[in-house]
Amino acid sequence: MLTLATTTPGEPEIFASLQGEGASMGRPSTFVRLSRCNLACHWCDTAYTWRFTGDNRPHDDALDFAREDNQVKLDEAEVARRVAALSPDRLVLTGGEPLLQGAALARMVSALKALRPGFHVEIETNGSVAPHPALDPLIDQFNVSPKLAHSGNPASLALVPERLAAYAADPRAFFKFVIAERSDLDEVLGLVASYDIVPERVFLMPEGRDSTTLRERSRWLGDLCAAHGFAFTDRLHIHLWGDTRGT
Ligand SMILES: C[S@@+](CC[C@H](N)C(=O)[O-])C[C@H]1O[C@@H](n2cnc3c(N)ncnc32)[C@H](O)[C@@H]1O
Ligand SMILES: Nc1nc2[nH]cc(C(=O)O)c2c(=O)[nH]1
Ligand code: SF4
Ligand SMILES: [Mg+2]
Repeated sequence: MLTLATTTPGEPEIFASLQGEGASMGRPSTFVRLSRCNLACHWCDTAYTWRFTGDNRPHDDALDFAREDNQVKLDEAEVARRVAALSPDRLVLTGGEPLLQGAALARMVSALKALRPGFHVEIETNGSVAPHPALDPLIDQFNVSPKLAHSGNPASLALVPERLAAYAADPRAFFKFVIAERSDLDEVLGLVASYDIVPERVFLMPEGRDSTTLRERSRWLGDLCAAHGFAFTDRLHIHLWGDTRGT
């Protein structure tokens, strides 16, 4: 059984869209959003997957449901059927932290690949949780987003050395750092050096949940990317559809 986030009460957050971030930005993809997280980022845009008190989304009060309504359990085979029924041939597993449900995800992805062979599967992860051994070989791309100090998480929870080292050595992994201020770059440079991360696999992404903030931060972030040989990624879905569930 998988526990998914919801778009409206009882409706699992499974939707077709465009990948809005990172190396696959712009590609038609189906998203499956899992419930729960092991971290608690101050600026998390999907806190409804893990913070059930409804106190941190002033612009989205109407969607801050009671705890039971913010998650729904679905059988792995049913999730696979729903994904296979949508047109994209790419899947993005996200959350919350999807790797917390690794064993069930492995069953779901196996069922999906049996229904539609050749599906490309990406996973959005905060990089602090090891992929379940049955899931790992089924994943084509890891979008790893280690959390810097401004996320508000203790570094001891957010930055797990053996995990970061494993991703740094895995050619399937891209790193995507959320940047709010210019000085955040120092932490990125420290991690890239400590773990020997290939700069071409590093994306810097502005923190922001609205187009105005993203555009403003993109101006200086683009310059930093160019200066340091990192890739820049925007948040395409925010520009196209705003900070809305199911997009
Ligand atoms: C909601 S997270 C889910 C996957 C996983 N928990 C993680 O953090 O990577 C998906 C992506 O959105 C990013 N994100 C969340 N809130 C954001 C914000 N306010 N601004 C920019 N990126 C944000 C995360 O860093 C991550 O790259
Ligand atoms: N369109 C779109 N692209 C995304 N890329 C990563 C997302 C996420 O929330 O993990 C996301 C999302 O929520 N929507
Ligand atoms: S790790 Fe991801 S889902 Fe969890 S709080 Fe941070 S951004 Fe949100
Ligand atoms: Mg998102």
